Amino acid sequence: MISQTEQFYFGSFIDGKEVKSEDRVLEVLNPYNNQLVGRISCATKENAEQAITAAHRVFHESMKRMAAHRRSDILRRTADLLEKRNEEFANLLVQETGKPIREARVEVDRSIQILRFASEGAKQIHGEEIQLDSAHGGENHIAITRRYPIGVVVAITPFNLPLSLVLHKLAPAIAAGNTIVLKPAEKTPLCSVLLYKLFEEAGLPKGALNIVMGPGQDLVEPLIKDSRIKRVTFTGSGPVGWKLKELAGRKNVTLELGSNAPNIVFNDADLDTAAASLVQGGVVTSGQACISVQRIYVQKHVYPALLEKLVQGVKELRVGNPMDEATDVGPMITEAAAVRAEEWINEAVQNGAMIVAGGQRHGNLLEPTVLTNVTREMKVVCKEIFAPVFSVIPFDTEEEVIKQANDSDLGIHAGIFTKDINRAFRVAEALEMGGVWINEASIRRYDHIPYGGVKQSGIGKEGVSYAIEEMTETKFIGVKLL
Ligand SMILES: NC(=O)c1ccc[n+]([C@@H]2O[C@H](COP(=O)([O-])OP(=O)(O)OC[C@H]3O[C@@H](n4cnc5c(N)ncnc54)[C@H](O)[C@@H]3O)[C@@H](O)[C@H]2O)c1
Ligand SMILES: O=C[C@H](O)CS(=O)(=O)O
Repeated sequence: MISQTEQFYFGSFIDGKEVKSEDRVLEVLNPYNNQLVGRISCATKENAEQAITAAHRVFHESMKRMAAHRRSDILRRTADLLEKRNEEFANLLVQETGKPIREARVEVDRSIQILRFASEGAKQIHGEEIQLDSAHGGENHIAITRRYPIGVVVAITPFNLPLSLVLHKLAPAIAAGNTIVLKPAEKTPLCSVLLYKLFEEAGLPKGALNIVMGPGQDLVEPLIKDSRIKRVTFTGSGPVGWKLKELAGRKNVTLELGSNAPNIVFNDADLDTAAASLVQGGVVTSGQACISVQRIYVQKHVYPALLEKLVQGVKELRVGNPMDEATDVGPMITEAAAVRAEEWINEAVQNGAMIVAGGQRHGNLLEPTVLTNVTREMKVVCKEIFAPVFSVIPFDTEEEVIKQANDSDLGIHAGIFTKDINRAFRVAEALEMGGVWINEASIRRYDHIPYGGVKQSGIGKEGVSYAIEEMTETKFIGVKLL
């Protein structure tokens, strides 16, 4: 049990050994009070290459032949260990990210579920029988497909959910029988190390999981270009993700990027349900989630009533110390991130937007903010704000709101609030999104659903079984009966 935050000083983990040097050490600060949570020693390019070498060797020596029941056991044991130490992980999540403790517990619980889904998934990797006599001349042949692990997976992850989003990559990779080099976010890298230790205790072979620490830009060349890497799976911002895809050449790439989620409230919606769901959906992780509620389109008849409920809901939120059980909204990750969001709000106001709730910043803490009178060109609408900021926009018709919601080059999740199931399905089909919720806000995600963006928001799907599929490859095996 780790109780003293000062003892967190971690290096990289390569081939089962911790590698540290004093050449470049970064501090991990608590975003709420700027206190030191821990330090990391940054990996060199050579370390990254060593990590790939280890992952490549261990894949060929053991992982690719490890039986499904063993991979499944390792994942289940890791889930059990995490469950036993859930509060310790939740506390560290609060310290690294600034998210409220209740939210941190949810992230730990989701992480346990991800491991359990992967443990089950490891036993469900299968191909199919192909009916060869569907083709002329295929009589007297039998064919099957089988799925095989791909090899070394490089995973690069963001700061906002440093446990569950890391596990969305590690757990499916291990379930499939692959080996991994993980580069966690340098602002929130500590949970990854505690997790590494759980995998080790659960029996994962040394070198099957390697961690390289430090800013991604310093390690990008060895982590992306090496021909031994079979998939790069990245979660983070759009510009970085698309640049990595260019560098990755012919390698398979999964990109889970950002968005500016639209949520649509029709006249017949249950307004209390909608308002509660939207408020919560815009402030989780201080709005620093890729599917945070950002654009709220409200049909004109209910616009005043819904706006009032939103403002009321936002004003009731408790903003402050994330370790306080009553806190709903903690700080943003850095003061610079909060200042950037504040600048976007100010720019919108200068161009005619109105602040109807919040709007003030206190260091890293940005009050949840509701804006009206916004236009489509304002950054708060057309770009990913990644902060607890809502833009509320009136609309007349279904046709008009579909156009407005699709007027973006981003699209992961959307929410629709209506009691008319026919309309709900019509709109869900018309929205250019990776996923659509009906009577839930865009923020909702369960960890086994197919999850990923369209347009500039990404490529590929996560959600445990979908990620397992992307981390295996199909081989055809045919037989001519003699
Ligand atoms: N779609 C999703 O599932 C999802 C989930 C969480 C976050 N996100 C997105 O992530 C972004 C916020 O996270 P962030 O600030 O940590 O993102 P980021 O892109 O700055 O960093 C993500 C990771 O990439 C690394 N990195 C940064 N620059 C790099 C470079 N030039 N080359 C290689 N690696 C580099 C970082 O070290 C970090 O590990 C938001 O846009 C958010 O929407 C998306
Ligand atoms: O930041 C985006 C995340 O993918 C949201 S979630 O926590 O995984 O639902």
